[in-house]
Amino acid sequence: MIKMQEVYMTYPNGVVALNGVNVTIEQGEFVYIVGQSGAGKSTFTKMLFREEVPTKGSVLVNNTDITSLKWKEVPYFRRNIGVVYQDFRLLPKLTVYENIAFALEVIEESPKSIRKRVMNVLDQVGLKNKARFIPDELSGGEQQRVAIARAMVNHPSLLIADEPTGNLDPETSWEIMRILEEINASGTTILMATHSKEIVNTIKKRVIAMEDGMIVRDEHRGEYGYEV
Ligand SMILES: Nc1ncnc2c1ncn2[C@@H]1O[C@H](COP(=O)(O)OP(=O)(O)OP(=O)(O)O)[C@@H](O)[C@H]1O
Repeated sequence: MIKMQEVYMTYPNGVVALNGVNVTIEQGEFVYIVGQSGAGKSTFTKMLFREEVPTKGSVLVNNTDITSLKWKEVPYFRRNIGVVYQDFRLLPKLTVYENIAFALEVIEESPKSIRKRVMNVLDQVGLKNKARFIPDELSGGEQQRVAIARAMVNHPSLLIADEPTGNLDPETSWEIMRILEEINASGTTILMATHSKEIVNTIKKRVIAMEDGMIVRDEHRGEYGYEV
């Protein structure tokens, strides 16, 4: 469960990116975050995996106020959160397999268990046959599927997707959405910042709309609500 209470975020340059955010998201929800460029969507998501610390307010993730975590506690906390980005952020010199295994090797898993878990998660995103490829040898949609596999390999309770379809053509975007829906169906909370009116209006979910660092709308099975 996620609970933000009176969250404010002012960046060091004086920009107020969050201006009093209050929200509760239950385990297993699928939530779109919408709003114009600069509204605070990315900053909102960054609060949830301690990429940024709010200037004021509390951010509860599974009953822990993560604003007060010590730096050495942050990596352990982040194992329970997967993050995917618009630009995939795979390591270019590593194979698909290595990109995903990397997330496990750093937490000292045995080689046998790493192999099993990596192949399982690659199977889940339909890319078992591309395990030895490097990112450059894959399409954008395939790279995003690898990024999703990497984010999911630790079985996090929350998956944050910051414009996951932003660099993909419409057909590939629907494929990615199908995978995200499957992940959500197995109980993972999904928080997806997006500019895609078509996706939001077609695959109906909870919609949180932000403007000027504030939540201005929060609807179950909501609409995108902005002209694009
Ligand atoms: N690291 C930073 N330092 C200073 N200002 C920042 C930083 N990151 C974001 N901002 C500012 O905070 C505001 C909110 O940015 P944020 O990236 O959260 O918006 P967004 O809704 O995700 O936008 P987009 O849709 O373009 O990704 C913007 O005015 C932005 O310029």
